[in-house]
Amino acid sequence: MSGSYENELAVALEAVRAAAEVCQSVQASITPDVLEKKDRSPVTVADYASQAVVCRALAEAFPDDPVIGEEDSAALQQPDQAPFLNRVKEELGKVGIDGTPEEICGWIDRGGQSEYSNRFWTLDPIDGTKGFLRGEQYAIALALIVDGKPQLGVLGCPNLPTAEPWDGQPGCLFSAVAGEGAATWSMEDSDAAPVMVRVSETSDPASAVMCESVESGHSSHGHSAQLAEKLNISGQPVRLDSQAKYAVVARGEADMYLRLPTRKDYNEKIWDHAAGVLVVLEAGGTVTDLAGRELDFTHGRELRENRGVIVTNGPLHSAVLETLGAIGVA
Ligand SMILES: Nc1ncnc2c1ncn2[C@@H]1O[C@H](COP(=O)(O)OS(=O)(=O)O)[C@@H](OP(=O)(O)O)[C@H]1O
Ligand SMILES: [Mg+2]
Repeated sequence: MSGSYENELAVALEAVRAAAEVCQSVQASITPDVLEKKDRSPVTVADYASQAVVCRALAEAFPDDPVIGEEDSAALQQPDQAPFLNRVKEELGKVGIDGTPEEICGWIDRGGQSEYSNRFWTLDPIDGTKGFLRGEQYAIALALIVDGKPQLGVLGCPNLPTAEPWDGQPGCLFSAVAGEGAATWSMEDSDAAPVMVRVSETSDPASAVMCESVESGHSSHGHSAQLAEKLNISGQPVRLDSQAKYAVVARGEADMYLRLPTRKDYNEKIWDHAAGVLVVLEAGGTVTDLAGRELDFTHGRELRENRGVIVTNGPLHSAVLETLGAIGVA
């Protein structure tokens, strides 16, 4: 594939693939026992290792680019956390990355940028933590933002079933470069050619497929049910974790993804959206906040000038915004 950001795309895809491998290895070690005890350590090992993998690759290829990532190594550096850091080291070793504890913390902290700059990456090393723990959907999300706009986005979705033409193991990636469309890649077969993706053409709201968070604390299920009733949507919402929701809208399996605020004091984080937004936009869809404004990635770690996120195939967008207004959500 040739085009702008060709090198960035190749580096991002390879880094996300390697991070996905680490996450899959850790996820395989999560036992029901761990879940019952509500032990967060498996997810945390994977979060740190995934961030280390991606930030290390970015540091090598683009040493001047800052990274706004979700994690930092402060907790890992506590003296009593040495065994834990060692687990991160072990997981990295499984994908051929050897580092001292200092090096590993250094890679993780490459993601410690918080201020806005003209060119930076943003990374969610495991988006959909709860889905990861349940053995369901999660994503590794990486985006490059230039002059406030996502220019490149990669989503790794290790548990998302592939659509045609691959029908092997679940697991696919999505990529988008501004102005060049969006594509999906097989996770299992890194030599397989990418396939362009496109949003649906659904224009009748009544037949729309809606998707939303599994967690009712992340998006109001009550408000989406009210919207569905007003629009005569009879199908049940598809609930899945992480930016896999952006991916299913981008490939036309769902027609909308709604993120309706549950609290006044929560600002969305840029790493939860930047990559997914570009994948949907480049697949022909529309993304705004509840007021119909574009998402504003110029305020550091948070989308503090936006409220809610509304993602549609395009034709349905105005009906969704108007109806949310009519029921007092927008
Ligand atoms: N109150 C509130 N409102 C909105 N969003 C919130 C809230 N609290 C957390 N988060 C962020 O939601 C991210 C996970 O999003 P999802 O809803 O797609 O996944 S999940 O179904 O909850 O697993 C999750 O990302 P991860 O921490 O990477 O999983 C959080 O950044
Ligand atoms: Mg997240």
